[in-house]
Amino acid sequence: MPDGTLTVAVIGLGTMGPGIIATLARGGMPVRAHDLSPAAVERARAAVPQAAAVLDRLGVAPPTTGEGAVSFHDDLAGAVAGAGLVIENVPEKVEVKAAVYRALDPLLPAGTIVASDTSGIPITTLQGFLSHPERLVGMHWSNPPHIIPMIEVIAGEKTAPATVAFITDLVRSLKLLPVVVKKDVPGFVENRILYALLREAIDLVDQGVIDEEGLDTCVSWGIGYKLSVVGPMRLLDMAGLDIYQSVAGFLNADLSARRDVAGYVTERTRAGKLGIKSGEGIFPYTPDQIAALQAERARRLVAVRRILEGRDG
Ligand SMILES: NC(=O)C1=CN([C@@H]2O[C@H](COP(=O)(O)OP(=O)(O)OC[C@H]3O[C@@H](n4cnc5c(N)ncnc54)[C@H](O)[C@@H]3O)[C@@H](O)[C@H]2O)C=CC1
Ligand SMILES: Cc1ncc(C(=O)O)c(C(=O)O)c1O
Repeated sequence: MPDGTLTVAVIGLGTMGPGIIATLARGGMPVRAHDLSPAAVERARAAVPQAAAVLDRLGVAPPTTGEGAVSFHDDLAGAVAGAGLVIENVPEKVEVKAAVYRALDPLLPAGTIVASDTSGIPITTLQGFLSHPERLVGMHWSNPPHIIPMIEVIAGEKTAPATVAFITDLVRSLKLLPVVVKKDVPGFVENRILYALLREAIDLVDQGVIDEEGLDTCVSWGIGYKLSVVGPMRLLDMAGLDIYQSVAGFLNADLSARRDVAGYVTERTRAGKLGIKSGEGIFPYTPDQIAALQAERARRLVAVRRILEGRDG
């Protein structure tokens, strides 16, 4: 059972690392952070306190023992020394994660749990790279991880039930919402749903049915707004299953079923247009616009979460 004395190592400090570190430290845990890239470490040193400031606005208080200390380590061995939990947050490429697990394997103290924040690589695949696969579990946070309260917990074929319980207890101790995924399918649950939506969204823009601005307005103020209050299963009940039966009867066959990644995305990634991390993706961004977009996203998510939790409004 995790408690405030659990030390956590976070490996990979890109988009996800800093918010995860701030959340764990606010929960009272000492956090030891490591990234191969000195530039990523420097960005994380600035981003962790920014995420902590958002936790203040969310009203997340540390335990009576106080906030955990955050330390940065140049080497993997230094980062995992004394850790009871290692959270792996490196890029979504099997070969990159495999190299990290092979390097971690001889360094792990007996009993240390390893959690992967993979977006959808089956945990069973990753278990092949560790000599104690029973201690590896999926812990899939959502971006921005210090604000989105739901965390998927995924067992691979060899994950011990005690490992799943350790992570679900930890998530609950942070007053967040663990969702245990019952089968280790690619993409788990959240990203199977998100990527079904994204495939259709990209296809609609690519076909000229709607432009990018219109697509974002339609989804954010239509289904996005609604789904934050009523999940898909209850939404079906409120719309009427007979309506779904009729519409799905002609619509499902017309929806995008493409199996590859659309050229709309591939052409941009090949050109280095990766989104805010490279200054341009679907839209171009100046540094000021990136800062404003991130601040506005945090402001709105905090406001909505407080209302949905019944704390404001
Ligand atoms: N970006 C997102 O919205 C989300 C991403 N994820 C998942 O979380 C993981 C990390 O994603 P991001 O933070 O977006 O990636 P990122 O590319 O922003 O950051 C990854 C970091 O890992 C570092 N790294 C690479 N190899 C390393 C190694 N051998 N040792 C230590 N550090 C190393 C890189 O220097 C980089 O700073 C991925 O598996 C991703 O699929 C999960 C939820 C949301
Ligand atoms: C595009 C995209 N892909 C993966 C994820 C994830 O949850 O792993 C996210 C996210 O928002 O968290 C995402 O936006």
